[in-house]
Amino acid sequence: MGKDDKYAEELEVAVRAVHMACSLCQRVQQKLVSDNGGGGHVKSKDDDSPVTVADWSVQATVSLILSETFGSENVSIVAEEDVQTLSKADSEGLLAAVVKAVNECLAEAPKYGLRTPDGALGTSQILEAISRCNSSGGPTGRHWVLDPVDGTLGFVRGDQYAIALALIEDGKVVLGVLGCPNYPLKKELLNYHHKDNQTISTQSLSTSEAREKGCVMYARKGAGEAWMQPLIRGNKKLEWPNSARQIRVSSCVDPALATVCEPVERANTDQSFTAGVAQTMGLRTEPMRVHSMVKYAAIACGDAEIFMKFARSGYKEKIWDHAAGVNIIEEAGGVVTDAGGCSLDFSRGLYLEGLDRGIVACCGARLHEKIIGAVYASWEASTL
Ligand SMILES: Nc1ncnc2c1ncn2[C@@H]1O[C@H](COP(=O)(O)OS(=O)(=O)O)[C@@H](OP(=O)(O)O)[C@H]1O
Ligand SMILES: [Mg+2]
Ligand SMILES: [Mg+2]
Ligand SMILES: [Mg+2]
Repeated sequence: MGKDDKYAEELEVAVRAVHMACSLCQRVQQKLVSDNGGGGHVKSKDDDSPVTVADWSVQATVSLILSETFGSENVSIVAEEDVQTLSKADSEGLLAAVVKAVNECLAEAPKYGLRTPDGALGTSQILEAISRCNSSGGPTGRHWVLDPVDGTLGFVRGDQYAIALALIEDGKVVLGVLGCPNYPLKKELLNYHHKDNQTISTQSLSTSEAREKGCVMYARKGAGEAWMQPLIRGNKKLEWPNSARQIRVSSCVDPALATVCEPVERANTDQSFTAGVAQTMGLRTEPMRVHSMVKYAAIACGDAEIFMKFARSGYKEKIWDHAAGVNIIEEAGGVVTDAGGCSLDFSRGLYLEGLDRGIVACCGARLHEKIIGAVYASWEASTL
């Protein structure tokens, strides 16, 4: 394999696995939304954040595919979920739902050019696949980084969420893949509040808008390109790489015209601080509030210009919430740093250790510099 083919096999498998995960999530989300709560299959974690059948099922599926392809002894995976809640005595129904979702998903593997396991997998194999994703990453070697469902709250609300898979080698993100099953045709439909206020429900969308939503974005470090594939529907097979189209960040340099996105939940970011930054910069558009790493996707493909997240002090950002998105934005021509202008450090284990205050992602260096300046000014003012 030549230099340009580096990680070609890893990327191909990762993209296929994420397509499968998107299909799994779509099935589970449909059931959840139509059941109005999903028959108790939404659980709360210790920090009160939700976790669902989809989170565990995607983690198991991706873990199984990577192990099958590269050999489980060669695969190190850092991922969000563990089996604690699933293994509790009262979780039988939940566990059965996970086993069913994983087997249904794996049965579709040939459609994605991957192998189906011989026979259905049992509970213990699936629990084992989930628990195997217990690596803590670090500065050396290869580590896959997986957020099986990012924005689980958005997922449960029937809104935006993402499946995020990245590969880190010697502390650097070398591959990023983001599945965004509800990514809309029109960028206006990304906004959570837009949906709230103007009651754009799936039913009110035209058929083509509903049918054509969803994509997988991916990039490889140093390639200087990022790509987007539509999700596959019906019995079509995944074409590779012909159906992909190249994506590029917005060329906007004027803050007055820029759209900024941020988390939906006030608990996850300081929305008043970012409103101050936006005002300092002369931003005129309302912030677009979107669940999950779909925010990174929106910057990468030019649907928004800026993403800011300033979590409360003491909160440590996890690598799986950012790795894939950062890689895709950078290869699509954008810039991602902390509030001090330094690159994010994926080499120090589960967390983005040393992160200066918050995250600032932007479509280009000139606009990014202006934001960092505005953050600096607003920070000084807010701590006076
Ligand atoms: N307190 C707090 N502060 C900051 N960040 C937190 C916090 N709690 C959770 N998280 C992480 O945020 C992930 C979801 O981020 P979002 O940008 O999608 O947030 S939001 O739902 O739009 O508000 C979410 O990822 P998932 O758990 O994969 O959904 C969390 O990792
Ligand atoms: Mg997450
Ligand atoms: Mg998650
Ligand atoms: Mg979570």
